[in-house]
Amino acid sequence: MNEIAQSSSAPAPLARTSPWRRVVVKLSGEALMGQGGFGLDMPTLTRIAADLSSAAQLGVEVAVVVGGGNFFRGIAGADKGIERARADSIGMLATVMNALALEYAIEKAGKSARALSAVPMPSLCEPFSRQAALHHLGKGRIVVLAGGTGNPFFTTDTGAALRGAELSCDLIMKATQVDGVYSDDPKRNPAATRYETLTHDEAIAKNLAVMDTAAFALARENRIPIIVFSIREPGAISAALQGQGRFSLVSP
Ligand SMILES: Nc1ncnc2c1ncn2[C@@H]1O[C@H](COP(=O)(O)OP(=O)(O)OP(=O)(O)O)[C@@H](O)[C@H]1O
Ligand SMILES: O=c1ccn([C@@H]2O[C@H](COP(=O)(O)O)[C@@H](O)[C@H]2O)c(=O)[nH]1
Repeated sequence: MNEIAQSSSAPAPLARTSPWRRVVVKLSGEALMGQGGFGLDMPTLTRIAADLSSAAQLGVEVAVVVGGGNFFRGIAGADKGIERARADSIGMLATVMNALALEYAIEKAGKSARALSAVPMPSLCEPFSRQAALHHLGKGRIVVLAGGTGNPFFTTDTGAALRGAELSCDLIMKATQVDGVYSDDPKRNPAATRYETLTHDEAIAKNLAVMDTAAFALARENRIPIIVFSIREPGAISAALQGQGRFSLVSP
């Protein structure tokens, strides 16, 4: 039983219809920009917020680590001549914008949510701490985690693996633009083939770049499985939580 389930102030848990108890969803920033190519697309944000809300209704505790690629990536800033550490600071701020928007959209969908930032900015949202995140999860709130790891030279994929381990999540859900892990980037190589299942070791050894190596390694070390699926399909998160829809499973 987890720390929260033992707490006397925790609400009675919903009857769980998913095998997973607590998950971390890595939501790509690009997933929030819809067809627009930049920033936030409100219908897309609303659809994803509704899906997260339905996922939590399955009785699963849901933490979301949100990316920033719809606004800014540090590596692109560095390519334009901004010092990498500074460019990554800008990237982390991009994830905070997404987290604030997502928190708002989830609450609008009728589910309680809290944004917590690894980069403290207390006038905008709570700073991240493990205790605060577990507290909110135990109250049945969706926790939206901003700022990745809070350090430059990392990504939000690694942030998701880190929070997954720290919050004792039993699954990492990589919600992205493609429907699984492929032998090569399917956007660049149409001949790439899709894996139904693979191990963390294979993903690392074959350099399968759907997530970065640090994220795969952290998940492997902590024996946390990862499912990779397309967030473009409505209801994809709830479906994947119930073992439905199309996804690749990365497991030890
Ligand atoms: N072997 C592979 N299998 C599947 N996808 C791959 C692979 N190699 C590279 N990719 C690419 O990785 C992308 C997944 O990364 P994603 O778009 O989620 O970016 P991110 O950096 O995590 O998020 P953000 O959009 O916030 O920057 C896919 O859209 C796909 O094009
Ligand atoms: O731990 C982290 C996480 C992210 N960043 C910076 O933010 C951007 C956006 O994150 P994505 O994972 O690319 O969506 C990233 O490119 C980094 O610049 C960071 O510095 N540290």
